[in-house]
Amino acid sequence: MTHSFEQAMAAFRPALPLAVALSGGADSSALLIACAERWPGQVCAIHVNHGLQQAAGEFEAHCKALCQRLNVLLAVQPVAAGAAPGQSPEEAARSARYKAFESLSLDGIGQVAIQSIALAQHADDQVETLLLALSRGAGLPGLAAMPSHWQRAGIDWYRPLLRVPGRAVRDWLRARGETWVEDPSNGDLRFTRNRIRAQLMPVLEAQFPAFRDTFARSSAHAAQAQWLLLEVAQGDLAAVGTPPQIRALQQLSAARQANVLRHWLQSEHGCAPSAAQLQELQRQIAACTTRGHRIEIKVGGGFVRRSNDRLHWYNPRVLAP
Ligand SMILES: Nc1ncnc2c1ncn2[C@@H]1O[C@H](COP(=O)(O)OP(=O)(O)OP(=O)(O)O)[C@@H](O)[C@H]1O
Repeated sequence: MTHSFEQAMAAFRPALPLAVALSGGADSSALLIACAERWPGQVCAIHVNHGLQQAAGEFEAHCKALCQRLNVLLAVQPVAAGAAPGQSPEEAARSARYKAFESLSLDGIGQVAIQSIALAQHADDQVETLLLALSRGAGLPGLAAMPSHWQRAGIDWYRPLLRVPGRAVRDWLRARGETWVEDPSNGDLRFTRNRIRAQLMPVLEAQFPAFRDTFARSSAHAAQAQWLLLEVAQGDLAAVGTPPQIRALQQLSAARQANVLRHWLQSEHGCAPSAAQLQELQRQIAACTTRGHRIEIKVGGGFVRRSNDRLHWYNPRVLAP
C-alpha cells in the first residue's frame, strides 16, 4: 500500500537527535519541515554543495533560509568530487555526499551528537531504482532496491518516504504554501533515470495503476531473500575461514560456494565479482586437485590466487614497491 505523507511521518520513529539530508529540493524540504515540527530542538540538517550546477548557490540559499525559519541547525559542506575511472559525475557526487554525511554526523553538528540521518527518497525513486537495476540485469541486491533503514558506522540511516508517491510529497508542500528549488537537470532526457520518470512511469501507471505497491512488494521479497543469503554466507565464511580454505570451499554446493565467494570478496576486499568471474573461479577451484595446482583470476582491480591451501586476493597496486 502506498502511504500518504502524513501516514509515513506518523510511522517514522527515528533515533534522536536526527539529521535530515537537505538538498533543497521538494522531498527533503518536506521531510525537514515535518521532522522539525515533530521533534523541535532535536533535528539538524546537512546540505552538501557539490558546486556542480549553476543552481548550486540557489539550493544552498534555500536550505539556509528554510533552516533559519524552522530554527534548525544547518551544516553546509562544500564537496569537490573527482570521478574515479568508470564512475559517472553523478555517482562520484553521490559517493562524496554519503562520505560527507557520515563524517559530519560522526563529528556532530554544532554541539549535537547525531544518532540518525534521514534521506528523502520516495516511492517513485524506489521504482526508478528497481527499473534501472532490472535494465542492468541486477541480482538480488539490486532488485531489493533501496532499504528503508540500515545501520552504518554507529548511525541509523532512514528513508521514511519510500512508500509515499512523489506527487503526494509535493501536494503536501503546496497545501502549506511551501517552496523548494527545482533541479533543472531533472528534465534532462539524456539521463536514463529522467527518461524512466518522464516516459516509462506514465505508461506503467496506465497499465498497472498499483505498480508502485506491487513493485515495492517485489523489492521487499528480494530484500528478505538477500538477508537470508547474507546469513548463509556469513555462516559459510566462518566455516571456510578467512582467507578461505580451498578444501573447505570444495565441500560446499556450487550455489553456496558462489554465495560465500561473493560475500568474501565484497566484505573483505570491497570488490563485486561478475557472474562470469565467479563461474571461472569456481571452475578453477573444482579443478584444483593437486598441491601445485595454480588458481588465478582477475577480480576488481586485483587477483584471486592460490597460496598454499587458501585463496587470497591481491591488489597489485598495494603490493608494488
Ligand atoms: N546536495 C545534497 N545535500 C544534502 N542531501 C542531499 C543532497 N542531494 C541529495 N540529498 C539527499 O539524498 C536524497 C536523494 O537524493 P536525490 O538526488 O535522489 O533526490 P533529490 O531529487 O535531490 O531529492 P529532493 O527532492 O529532496 O531534493 C534527497 O532526498 C536528500 O535527502
